[in-house]
Amino acid sequence: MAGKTLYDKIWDAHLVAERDGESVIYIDLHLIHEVTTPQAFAGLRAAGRAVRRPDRTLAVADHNVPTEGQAKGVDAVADEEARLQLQTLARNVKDAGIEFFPMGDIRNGIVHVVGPEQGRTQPGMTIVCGDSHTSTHGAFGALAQGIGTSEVEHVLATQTLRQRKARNFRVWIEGEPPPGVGAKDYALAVIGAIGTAGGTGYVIEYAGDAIRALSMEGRMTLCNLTIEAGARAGLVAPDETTFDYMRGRPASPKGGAWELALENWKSFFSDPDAKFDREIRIDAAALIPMVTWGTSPEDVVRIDGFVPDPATYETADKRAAVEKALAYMGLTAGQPITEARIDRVFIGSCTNSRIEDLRAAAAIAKGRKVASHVAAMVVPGSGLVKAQAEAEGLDVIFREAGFDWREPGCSMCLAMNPDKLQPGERCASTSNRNFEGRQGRAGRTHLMSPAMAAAAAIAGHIADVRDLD
Ligand SMILES: CC(C)[C@H](C(=O)O)[C@@H](O)C(=O)O
Ligand code: SF4
Repeated sequence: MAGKTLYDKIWDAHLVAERDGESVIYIDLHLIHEVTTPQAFAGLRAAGRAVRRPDRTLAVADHNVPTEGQAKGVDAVADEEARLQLQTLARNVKDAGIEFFPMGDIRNGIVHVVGPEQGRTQPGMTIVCGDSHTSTHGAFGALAQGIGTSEVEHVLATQTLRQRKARNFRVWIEGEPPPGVGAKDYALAVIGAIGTAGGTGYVIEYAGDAIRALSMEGRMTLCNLTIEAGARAGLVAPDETTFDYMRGRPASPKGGAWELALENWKSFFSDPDAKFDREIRIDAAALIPMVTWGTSPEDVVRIDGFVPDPATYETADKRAAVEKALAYMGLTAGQPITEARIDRVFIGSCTNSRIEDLRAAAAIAKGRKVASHVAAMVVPGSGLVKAQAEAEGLDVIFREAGFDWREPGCSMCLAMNPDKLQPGERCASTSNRNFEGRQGRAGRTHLMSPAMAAAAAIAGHIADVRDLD
């Protein structure tokens, strides 16, 4: 019998029932936030059901929260819909006895930053959240999937999820990356290579020495963006880097339980003879920093590259799509991407708001100044990341350089709170989506790494971080 992949192993360990190809799997951890849960709780209540495992559920407030004045509390949130969602979540979790880090609590932050930080996210687990970027948690070798609101209700009620098993896809990333290249560039390179539908129907496991060399923060960035390649989840097998990160977290196993957990976690890897349905290889040594030029995460270009010319595409559909994207983005075919002058910079989001991301951006910002026409902001992923950054003096570096230093939340990753682009504004952003209107109506988003976003802030246009003097 052929060996098993990491995905197969986690799947098999959680399989409750199977019929006609459809399965029921047990869910170890259910993360919830204010946007995708009100209807689910209302549905439960209407059906007279209780939350099955409040102890395996954790709630945060992240999408709607303002990134200034959080100490004033939820009742002071200006937007009525946001305020109502935040108040509803607080009531629902209280009624159900679910642990909740409300806005202003130092442990609160973006759900995909908080789960790992608290040690709630653990290797070998099944994790769900009514949020597409749940794939982030795959960095720990957990099967972590985004689910819809009706599935949120199903998980709240039963602690299980119904689904069909996906296929196995392995992405090898090998070689020594050049300076300035990291996890965000790997992710953009993968999406650029396979497209936003390239991962459809698959769970992607990342393997290779360049993956082994990544920190947990880097692995989270990569798994976070896996959803933008269309895959159901991303995975990295746990190793010493993972275990080091887990050690001593509030919810990590302690004492004898730690040894037992370690032994279990170490069994989660793909067997050498496991069969993958698809595999690709990326040479990390051949990469340079990557940015997006268009309105899809697959619209990727090397920083020494040019805005594409619609005429060079094969199909009429594609030519029309590229023309539309260029018009929306206010770019001209054939111009160097570094000519794009920016108005705003956003360093944050569940892709890149962890301590290592902030350190990378601060290393570039240090002793330099944000260009006078640029408004730049740094939004830590959680209160604990913010506190850590402040303990390291990163806030001072950012402020002295002219960045705004904010309180945690999803912020300008999506236009669901006061942090938004104005129509026509161009933003260098460390987030994960560049769709039309994503950061505000008619706003223009270029995705890139924290170091590259900081470099753009200083240069005032999209810039190669390696060229800064
Ligand atoms: C609001 C939420 C449902 C949404 C998601 O699922 O991804 C958001 O987090 C996003 O990034 O667009
Ligand atoms: S930071 Fe952005 S991508 Fe992440 S959960 Fe929030 S809105 Fe979604």
